[in-house]
Amino acid sequence: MKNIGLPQLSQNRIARKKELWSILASLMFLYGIYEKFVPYHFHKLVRKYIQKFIGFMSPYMHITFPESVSRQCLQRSDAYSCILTYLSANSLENSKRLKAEVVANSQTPLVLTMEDAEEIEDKFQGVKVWWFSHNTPNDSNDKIYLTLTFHKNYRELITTSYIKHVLEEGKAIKLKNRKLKLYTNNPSNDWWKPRSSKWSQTTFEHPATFETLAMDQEKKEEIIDDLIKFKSGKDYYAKVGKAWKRGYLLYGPPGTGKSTMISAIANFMNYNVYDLELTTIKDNNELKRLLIATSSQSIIVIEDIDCSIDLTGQRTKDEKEDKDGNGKESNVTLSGLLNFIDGIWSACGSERIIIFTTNFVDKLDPALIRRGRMDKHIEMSYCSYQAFKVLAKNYWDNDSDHVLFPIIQKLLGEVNMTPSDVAESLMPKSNTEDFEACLKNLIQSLESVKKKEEEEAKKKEVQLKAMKANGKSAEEVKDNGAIY
Ligand SMILES: Nc1ncnc2c1ncn2[C@@H]1O[C@H](COP(=O)(O)OP(=O)(O)OP(=O)(O)O)[C@@H](O)[C@H]1O
Ligand SMILES: [Mg+2]
Repeated sequence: MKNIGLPQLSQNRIARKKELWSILASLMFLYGIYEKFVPYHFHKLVRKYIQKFIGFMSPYMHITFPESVSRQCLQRSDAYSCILTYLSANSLENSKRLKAEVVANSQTPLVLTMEDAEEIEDKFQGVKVWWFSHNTPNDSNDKIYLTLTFHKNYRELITTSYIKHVLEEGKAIKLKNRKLKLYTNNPSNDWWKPRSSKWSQTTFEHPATFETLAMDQEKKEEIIDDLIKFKSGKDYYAKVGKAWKRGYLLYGPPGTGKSTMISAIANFMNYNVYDLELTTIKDNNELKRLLIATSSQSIIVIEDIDCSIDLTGQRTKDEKEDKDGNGKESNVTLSGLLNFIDGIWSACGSERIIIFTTNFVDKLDPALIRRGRMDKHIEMSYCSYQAFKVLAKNYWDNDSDHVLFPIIQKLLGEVNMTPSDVAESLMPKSNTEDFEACLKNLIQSLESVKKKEEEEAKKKEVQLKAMKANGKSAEEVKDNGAIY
């Protein structure tokens, strides 16, 4: 049997190809005429209607995210960088063309992101979406955009849930990767100098964590729970109509770990720290400006609050100038500070923790530390046996009990020693000193403190007895005893 099918088929194909080429040639000819004879301003209009037509016919929708916030502003938009971070972390496996970016203040300085004109596929609750990075050459600003494409049927899911998910996850990744910063306020005279700002910054690299913080486990867990609740409390704070911030008052003798606790909180929350030196601030207005210049997700710290401000809030400026002689003292008032905490000025930025530290909690004005302003009062006290065990783990990696531990436990119950002093004894002073030698050092210093305290108590008793014998009243004896 003769096979005439194949040659016939290829002849048909050639004929169709010829047809196609002639259509293409005609189209190009027409396009040439269109380009030459149709005025340029009509081109834009035609393009717009073609796009409209395609949009009408296509089952897909597009949402565009520009890279920069506005035409004038070169700063990258938050949404754009959150999306890019999200895509870099989640959907780059299938991408063949990547762009390397050096990101300042990130723990991973070299970040791989999607290259221009690259498409990335992502999936959300089983729905496929596509991200496309491109710039628009027709735009005079040559702006870069990210376009999200998805099927019209999933409009609700994508515009409400997916975009929120991408932005939140991108933000969380950025936060996790960022290097923390420590800010200190500049004197206001320097604020207006060129390239100067209200806050100086440096990288915050304190290694303290809650794990290494020596304090009772129960108390530690209570603080951690409080912080976790605060961090996830955005909706709750909005619901009850409160600014999203929390105040902590850390009080206790020197060397009990107040500053260490601040570092542990910063590392735990991944928040920047603003160390506010009140004595360099001239007045409430400056305080307000400094606060406005702080960013969200940060801790604002005022150390030794009792030494930083006139807490009576009663003295007038003149009285103060007379007393200080030069009138250069800070005029930040108690009410200024109260406004600062209450959030009148801080309403523009949320998610902040305010921490005050003091050695003398009794000296503070009750208005300053009432609940609602300083929501949580945390006492940092002398070293307990539990706290000692944390320090033993920090300094010697020691998890197990030691024969000398019961002696130390007993002495710590009798003597007040700060974690800072205990830590000093536990630190080896030479290469030959081992754990046991350090424990013996600690016992020795605990015993010598105990001896000193006993001697002082005895001395006091003798003096009181002598006063009583000299006919002093019980009140006078008590008063004199208190001097000691
Ligand atoms: N609770 C603690 N846990 C771990 N280390 C501590 C603790 N308390 C003190 N230290 C150690 O002692 C040093 C001094 O502690 P820190 O500066 O935190 O004390 P402070 O309470 O802020 O003192 P001050 O009231 O004088 O400012 C720290 O560098 C740390 O090594
Ligand atoms: Mg301190």
